[in-house]
Amino acid sequence: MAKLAPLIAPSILSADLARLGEDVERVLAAGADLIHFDVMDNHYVPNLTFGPALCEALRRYGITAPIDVHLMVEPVDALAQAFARAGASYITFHPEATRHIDRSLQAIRDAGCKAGLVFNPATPLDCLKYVLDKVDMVLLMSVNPGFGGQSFIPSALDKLAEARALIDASGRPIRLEIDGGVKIDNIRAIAAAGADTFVAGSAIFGTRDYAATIAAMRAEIAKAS
Ligand SMILES: O=C(CO)[C@@H](O)[C@H](O)COP(=O)(O)O
Ligand SMILES: [Fe+2]
Repeated sequence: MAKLAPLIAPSILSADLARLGEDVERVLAAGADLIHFDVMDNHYVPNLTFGPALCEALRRYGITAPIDVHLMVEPVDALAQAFARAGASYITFHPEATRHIDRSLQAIRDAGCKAGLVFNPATPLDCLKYVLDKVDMVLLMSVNPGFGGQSFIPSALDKLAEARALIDASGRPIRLEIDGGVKIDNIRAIAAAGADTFVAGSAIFGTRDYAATIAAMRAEIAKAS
């Protein structure tokens, strides 16, 4: 199966939270493809962010782009269902945060969303091979989860190649997303290692000209192929 078209997913963790609707509209107008929505519970990770009410508010505000909900919560299932009702498009969770990985994935898909698993930098991909028929996205963390603005952990490049091989062997259109420390100056190597979906928080929202930053990222990604 041919590699999927690259998608840029700005993380709203670094957006102007007091003007979130406007900032999300701006970044979409600047060329972003999906909105990465980081959900932290101060339990699975040592930080606290957004719940389903904010996702629903973005939909009510008029955001129609796909919303990519990254759950950093434990347990997973009830919140996943609440985000499905709130208008999420993708819902990904960390496998160690649920007792029944297969059941949690299936429940997200039954609720009409695309489902995915997220792997921390030092978490092996072991369980992935058993659920390749039930995932629409594999998200590799290239920082330890909990905060924006951290540096990319280089070992994520080898892990991307490992995940890419598993996905290609599955023959299914599974997205391979990378999250953490993605910048203009490393995105080419990240794309070459196999990623097709690129989360970037501080690298986009920390710049004045979102369109120029996203265009520069796309140009670097194109050089990788
Ligand atoms: O999930 C997380 C952090 O836990 C990420 O989505 C960050 O929000 C990415 O931020 P940058 O590293 O791109 O600034
Ligand atoms: Fe994230």
